[in-house]
Amino acid sequence: MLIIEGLTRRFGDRVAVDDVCLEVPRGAFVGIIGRSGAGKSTLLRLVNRLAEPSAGRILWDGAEVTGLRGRALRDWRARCAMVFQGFNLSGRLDVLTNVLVGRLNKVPAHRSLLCLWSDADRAVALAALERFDIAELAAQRAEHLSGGQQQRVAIARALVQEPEIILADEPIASLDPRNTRVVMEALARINRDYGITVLCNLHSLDIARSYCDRLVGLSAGRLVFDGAPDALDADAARRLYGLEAADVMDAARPGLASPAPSPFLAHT
Ligand SMILES: Nc1ncnc2c1ncn2[C@@H]1O[C@H](COP(=O)(O)OP(=O)(O)OP(=O)(O)O)[C@@H](O)[C@H]1O
Repeated sequence: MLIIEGLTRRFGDRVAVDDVCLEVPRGAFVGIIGRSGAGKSTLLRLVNRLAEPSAGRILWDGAEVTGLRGRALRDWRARCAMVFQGFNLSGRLDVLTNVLVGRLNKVPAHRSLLCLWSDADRAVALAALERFDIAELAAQRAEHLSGGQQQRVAIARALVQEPEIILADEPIASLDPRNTRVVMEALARINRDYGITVLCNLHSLDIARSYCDRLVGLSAGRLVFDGAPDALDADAARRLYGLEAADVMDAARPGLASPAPSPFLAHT
């Protein structure tokens, strides 16, 4: 269980995340939604400890992760994988090596520095690529892949980390509709098949409603919605999106009467 208590992050006078409280049980697939600048990325970065809170606490399974240092912080980051909008792959390295980077915390430093990956590690990385139908790309340089393929490599890298939670920060922001579905399906499969908790920042309300079993809405850093996708009515959308609410709800309207089946819910 992830517990966030009174989490606040200020940048000078600006409050990016404002007294957010949240409880996320293991195995949930939570969409974080809200306008640009609402604080979604900062919230995920605080959980991973890429950003330090100005106030508040984060607990995972009862243990406080705010305040972890050194080895303990590295261990937490290994258990808490991030997937980024820009993929964060090493373009000049081949796909398999990029995935193996996710195993860094599992092997002694001297072996990883010398790229002495064991056959077992290679098998794990290849299996992860197979899982997302991109094993045939293993020997290609990452920079030669399409955006959708690169994001699947990044998700495979996160998976071989064997994390307990995946924080995906706008993972589909630069993808076309087909690749958007492929990448969201990949996250849904990780969630469903391994019970890994997923927190996913999303701009698209339609996508959030289709794939997430719970939505958390931020506005100016404050939590203004927390509930099932179906509970996000016009009033809640106005609190979240202000004047843009009509556009957002129009886009989502076909899904309002009968939401697209959640791949997570469909398999539980
Ligand atoms: N390092 C920083 N220094 C100063 N201000 C920051 C920093 N990071 C974020 N902010 C500010 O904090 C607020 C929240 O930013 P954040 O990136 O978390 O929002 P977001 O909801 O993820 O936006 P987007 O959807 O556009 O990515 C914004 O006003 C942003 O300008």
